[in-house]
Amino acid sequence: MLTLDRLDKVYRTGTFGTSDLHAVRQVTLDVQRGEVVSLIGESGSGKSTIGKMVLHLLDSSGGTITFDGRDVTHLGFRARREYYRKVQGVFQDPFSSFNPIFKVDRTFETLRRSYFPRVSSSDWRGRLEEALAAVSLEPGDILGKFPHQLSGGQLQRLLIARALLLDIELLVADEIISMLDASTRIDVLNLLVELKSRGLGILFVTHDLSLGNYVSDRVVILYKGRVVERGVTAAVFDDPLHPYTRDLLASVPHLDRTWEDVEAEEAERSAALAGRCLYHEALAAQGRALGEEASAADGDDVGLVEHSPGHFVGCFRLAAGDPCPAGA
Ligand SMILES: Nc1ncnc2c1ncn2[C@@H]1O[C@H](COP(=O)(O)OP(=O)(O)OP(=O)(O)O)[C@@H](O)[C@H]1O
Repeated sequence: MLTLDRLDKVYRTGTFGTSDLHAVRQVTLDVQRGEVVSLIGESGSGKSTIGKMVLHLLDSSGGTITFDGRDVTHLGFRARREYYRKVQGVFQDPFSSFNPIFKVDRTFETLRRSYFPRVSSSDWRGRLEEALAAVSLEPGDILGKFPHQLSGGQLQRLLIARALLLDIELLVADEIISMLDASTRIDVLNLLVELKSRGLGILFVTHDLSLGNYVSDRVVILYKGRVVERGVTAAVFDDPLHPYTRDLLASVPHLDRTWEDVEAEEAERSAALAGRCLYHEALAAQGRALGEEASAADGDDVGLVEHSPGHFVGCFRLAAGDPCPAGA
């Protein structure tokens, strides 16, 4: 459904826009119907930039975005409007998505005027109630209220309901859980799982590995704008190949283990891998040398190699922008 092929983003920075910041490098990934794909990485790894390019809130600097088989990398005003019928985003801070001086109903009215001007009031009311029910909200509890009279979780659900009214196929959910309290978090996560089971594709942007593990079918690990590992969630979480993925996983607190236990386990794992490069081993196993890694022609990510079926890994040094001595 959604395919990003070697997507790039360079920001112009500096006082006079004289420097370049290469925020996203050659990112290739796809999201299918009824699937949650998590984009995971630390702050500044380029996750939101990717989400914004998919939502056309930012122009890409290179590569292509394909949706339902159509190249949507560059869209004019009309085409963009149509695109938004199918693709919508929900962001971290639900409060900033509402104008505090208007009741939340206005969000839905604006949507109706823009996209459904011919739908009668009673029909619209029916559709609205259906969308609210889909996100487990009671119209009576929500409509007629100002944003400050509702909780963050309720506002986040409202934004998802708004997206559902458009009958979307893809939702970009950018850190939508991070500002919610623990009990609301799980409700919103379960809502995403429910929407997925109805066929919605979700690109779930998060820095939180446990959230990614909970909701996603596949994960994409980003480091400094590059994909360093991707695959089916269980494969990546049970057998992380890239040192960065391993560091990320080791940094998650475990209820049943102390930090010392985790550290000892990781030290053992690192010792077993010392002097080895899984990336180059996987390349060699395929009879390929550095420089012959996955290419677009293989349908794989540039710079990644398939270590086991569906589980891709990149070179750590390459991701950091350094030459890899193992390949020299
Ligand atoms: N408008 C912008 N102009 C210049 N640089 C930007 C802009 N937006 C983001 N960046 C830079 O691009 C890089 C990637 O930022 P991005 O927000 O995509 O990362 P992120 O992984 O989503 O981080 P976070 O989780 O903190 O939101 C960062 O170095 C950031 O400083």
